[in-house]
Amino acid sequence: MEFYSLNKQAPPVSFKEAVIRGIAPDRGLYFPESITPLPDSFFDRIEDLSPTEIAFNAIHQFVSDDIPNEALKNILANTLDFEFPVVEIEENVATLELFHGPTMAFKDVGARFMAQCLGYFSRNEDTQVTVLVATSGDTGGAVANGFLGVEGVKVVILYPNGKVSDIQERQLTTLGQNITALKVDGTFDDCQKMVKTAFLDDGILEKMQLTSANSINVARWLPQLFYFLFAYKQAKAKGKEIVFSIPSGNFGNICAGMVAQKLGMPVKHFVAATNVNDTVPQFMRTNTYSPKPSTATISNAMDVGDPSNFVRIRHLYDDDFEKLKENLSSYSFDDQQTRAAMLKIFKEDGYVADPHGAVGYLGLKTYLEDHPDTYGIFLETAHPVKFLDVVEETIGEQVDIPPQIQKVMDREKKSIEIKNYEELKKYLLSS
Ligand SMILES: N[C@@H](CCOP(=O)(O)O)C(=O)O
Repeated sequence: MEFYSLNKQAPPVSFKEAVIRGIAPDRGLYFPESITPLPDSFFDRIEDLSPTEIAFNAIHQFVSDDIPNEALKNILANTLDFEFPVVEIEENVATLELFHGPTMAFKDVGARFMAQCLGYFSRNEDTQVTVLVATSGDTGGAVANGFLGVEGVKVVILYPNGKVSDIQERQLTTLGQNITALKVDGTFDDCQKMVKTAFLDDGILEKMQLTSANSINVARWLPQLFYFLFAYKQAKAKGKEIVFSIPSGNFGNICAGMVAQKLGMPVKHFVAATNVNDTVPQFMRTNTYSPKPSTATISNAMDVGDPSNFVRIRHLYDDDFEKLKENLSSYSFDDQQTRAAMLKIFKEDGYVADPHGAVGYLGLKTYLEDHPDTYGIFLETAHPVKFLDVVEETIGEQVDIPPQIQKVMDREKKSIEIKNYEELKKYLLSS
C-alpha cells in the first residue's frame, strides 16, 4: 500500500515513510492509494471477534508488510487494552465512551498505536526522531503518555497558553524525560501553523528527523476508525440504522469513521458537531471553506478554526459536495447551549457528559428530530473530570477524580514559553 500526498506534488510513499515523515514534502496530507472494503462475512460475524482481531482486519491493508503480522497484532493488543463501551442514555440515544484509556481521551488510541509503530521502525537505528505536536487540549497528554520513554524519540508539544484545562495542562507538562512542553502565546491554530512551517524549514530538516503526532500523521489518524467498528459491534443487535455524532475540532476522528464506512461498516449518516468554531458547518451551508481564527470555548479541544483533516474528507467524496451532504450534516452550538445540554443529560438521564460529549449529543438530537427511526451514537471523546471546573459548576455536583488523573495532580508543571515561530526554531536547533 502506498500513500500519496493530497497536494499531488510529492512522490507516493510506504506506510513506514508516511509515518516517519508525518506530512509530505509538498505540505500535503498523506492518503491511502485505496480503501478495499472488508468482506461481508467480517461484519456478519463481528460480534465473535476480539478488539485486536477487528483492528487487525481493518488496519492490515494500510500497514501492509511494513510491520509483520505478529508484531502488528502485539502493537494492537497493547494499544487496545481498555474498554470502549456503548452506553444507552435514552431510548435510541447512546454514547460511545472513549475515555477509559490512560489519559481519558480518544487520542490514547492513535497516540499509543503511533508511538509503537515509530518504536518498531526505529528499533535497529541510531537516529533520533523528533515528534512535533500541536494540541488544543487532549492530543498533548495522550502523546506525552504514549511516547514517554520510547527509545530514539523526543517529543515537543506546543499548546496555547491559558486555553487548555488545568488537568490537560498537567498531563502534558509534568512527565519530563523525553517530553518537552512549549507554552505558546497564541491559539491552537497558531501552534498548528508553526508545526506545519517547521516541516518545510530546510534549516531544521537538515539537522533533525521531524515527524508529527497530530492526526495529520496516518498512524495517529487511521487507528481512530477502530472504535467505530467496536461501536457497530455493540449496536448491531438493535437492528436499526446507525447515526454517529462526533464532536469535531481537527476532523480526524470523523474522517476515520468515514474510512470505517468505506471498509463496509453500515452507517446511515454522520453528524459533525462543533462549538462556535464553525468553519465546517458554515462550509456545509455555503460550499465555501473560510478558515477563521479560533475562539476559546468550554469545549476547548475543539477550538480549531482551520481543521487539518477536512481536506481528507473532501477528498473521500471527490469534492462532490452534494454527495458529501448526503452522508454528513454539521451543526454548531455555543457554550450556553452546551451547558444546558450537560445539565439536561445529568438531570433527565442521570449521565455526566463532558462539554465535548454534550456538543455531540446536541448534534445528534438535532439530526434525530427529522430521522427518529435511527439509532444514534454520540462520542464521549474525553472524561468529564478533564473539565472539572466547568462540569462541577454546570451540574452542581462533585466529580470523583480517577486514579489516572490523581497521578498528575501533585506533579509540577514545567513548560517553556515561546511567542513565535523563530523561538520554536531556536528551541529545536538548540535542544
Ligand atoms: N483536538 C485536538 C487538536 C489536535 O487534533 P489532532 O487530532 O489532529 O491531534 C487536541 O485535543 O489537541
